[in-house]
Amino acid sequence: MAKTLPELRTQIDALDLELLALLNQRASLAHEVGEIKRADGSAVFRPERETQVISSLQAANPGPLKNASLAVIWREIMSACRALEAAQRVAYLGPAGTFSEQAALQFFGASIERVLCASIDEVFRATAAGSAEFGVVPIENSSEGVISRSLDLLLNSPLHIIGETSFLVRHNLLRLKPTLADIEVVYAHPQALAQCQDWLSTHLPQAERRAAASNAEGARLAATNPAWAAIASERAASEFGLHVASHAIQDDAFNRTRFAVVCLPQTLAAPLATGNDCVSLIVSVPNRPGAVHDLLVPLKKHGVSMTRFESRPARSGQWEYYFYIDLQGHPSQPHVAAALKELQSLCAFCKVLGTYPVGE
Ligand SMILES: O=C(O)C(=O)C[C@]1(C(=O)O)C=C[C@@H](O)C=C1
Repeated sequence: MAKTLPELRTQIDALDLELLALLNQRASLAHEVGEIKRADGSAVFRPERETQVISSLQAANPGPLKNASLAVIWREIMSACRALEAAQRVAYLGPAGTFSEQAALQFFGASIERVLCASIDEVFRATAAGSAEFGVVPIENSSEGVISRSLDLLLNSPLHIIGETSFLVRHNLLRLKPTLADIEVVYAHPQALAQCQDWLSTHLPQAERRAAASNAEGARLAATNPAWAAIASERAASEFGLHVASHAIQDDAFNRTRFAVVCLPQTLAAPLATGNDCVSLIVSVPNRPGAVHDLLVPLKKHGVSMTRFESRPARSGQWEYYFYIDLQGHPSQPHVAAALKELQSLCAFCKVLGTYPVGE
């Protein structure tokens, strides 16, 4: 005979108590790991270990829990365990409710100390100065291209990339009223205004578009005037007490933004290989015919895939460029090491930005 609701809930309560005991046992072990790390001065956060923990559990998962749910649950379990070892301060573009915050929480879990910054420049500064151990910055958007400020700052920064994370970005029109009537101004970060320009032209052709330092800052402003609206996340709507007057207004339904996680090399050295890794580089080549083509030869020769190739002006006034390249693999693999060595010998400039596990 099928169990009754009270019977099922009694069983769930009993299992929750077992889970609680097990989670606390796990937390105690992590605490002991933390003591060892404190004694030998090594880093608390080990992204490759966390990736390995989640992949092993996913491989062993009999269901019905989905692998994606399992990843979310263990991200939070490890975040809480990590916080018992030592608080991890993470800097990102604030205020609360930004997509950068969503990225930081998706990557590190919620048990972090949040260091909210007023600009991407400040995220780099806070992380380089040690006010935060890690920084999270947007790198590229699938509909608008690269976030040039982040790429330019990576060029001269002492920080390196130790991880990445991405998600589908859904923009919403937020305001104090639930309708689209009588909107005079729409605030948003310039990237968000660009990602919603068709929708704005169709639905709010009269409204003035004003740039805000972040979407959440735009939402904060929209909460001060009923004739103002903002483009931001649903998180920002609840943060600032706004209605979602229109959902998912981005022009591209698959609008995805990718974020890099950066830190000083002394905070965390390059993560060890996980089997699904990436190397990010900035290179420039001598200004002569075929130089860019020559760059690709060592990659082809050693069978290394390039997953990204972007250019940024070198600002020398000479039509010279920096190329931002992502390679598949880890420098501990001989074919990747050989390709990197040959590539470096061809470049006028080469900076390895980081080696890290490929993110979500
Ligand atoms: O294995 C470790 O090094 C731990 O500190 C434990 C643990 C975990 O909770 O599993 C926590 C933090 C690290 O980032 C990796 C894993």
